[in-house]
Amino acid sequence: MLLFFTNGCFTKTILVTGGAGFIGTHIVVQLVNECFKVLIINNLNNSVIEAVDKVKELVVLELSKKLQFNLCHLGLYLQITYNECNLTRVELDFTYNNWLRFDAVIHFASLKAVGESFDNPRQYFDNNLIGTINLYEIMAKYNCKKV
Ligand SMILES: O=c1ccn([C@@H]2O[C@H](COP(=O)(O)OP(=O)(O)O[C@H]3O[C@H](CO)[C@H](O)[C@H](O)[C@H]3O)[C@@H](O)[C@H]2O)c(=O)[nH]1
Repeated sequence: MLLFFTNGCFTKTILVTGGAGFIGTHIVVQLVNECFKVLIINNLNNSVIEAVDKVKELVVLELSKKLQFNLCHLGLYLQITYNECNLTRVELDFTYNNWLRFDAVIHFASLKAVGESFDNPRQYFDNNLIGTINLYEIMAKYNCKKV
């Protein structure tokens, strides 16, 4: 751990998918307060951007600058919206902003309502299975092996 510690802070970046959700926000508070940079990607399905604003209020003010939110659909139609850019899954390239490089991933972005999954299995397949495969492909592209 000491290897990553400079100027009193960890220099590692953690990508938290679904970081605006109930579990994700709690984890993000902990990570930011422990000095990690945190990149959230979330499609705001059943969650709101205000949850991320609340996280920023809850963490140490100086450290809140280490948190970044990106609207992103990981599923079949992977799409990331950032500074008014819309990039399709094929074009997705985290390198357009070096800040978006990440060292490890915590993956919470999934649909999990049992009844809904029976009613619309294709949606669950697209979001949860394809979304996870897409995530692994992004990780492979950036040589990130920790999930
Ligand atoms: O393809 C997807 C699917 C989901 N998500 C996101 O992943 C997160 C998943 O979060 P959690 O598993 O922690 O669950 P939720 O926050 O969605 O919901 C939970 O917390 C809520 C309270 O905030 C309710 O109690 C709800 O019943 C309970 O499941 C959500 O932000 C959702 O928007 C994505 O980004 N991409």
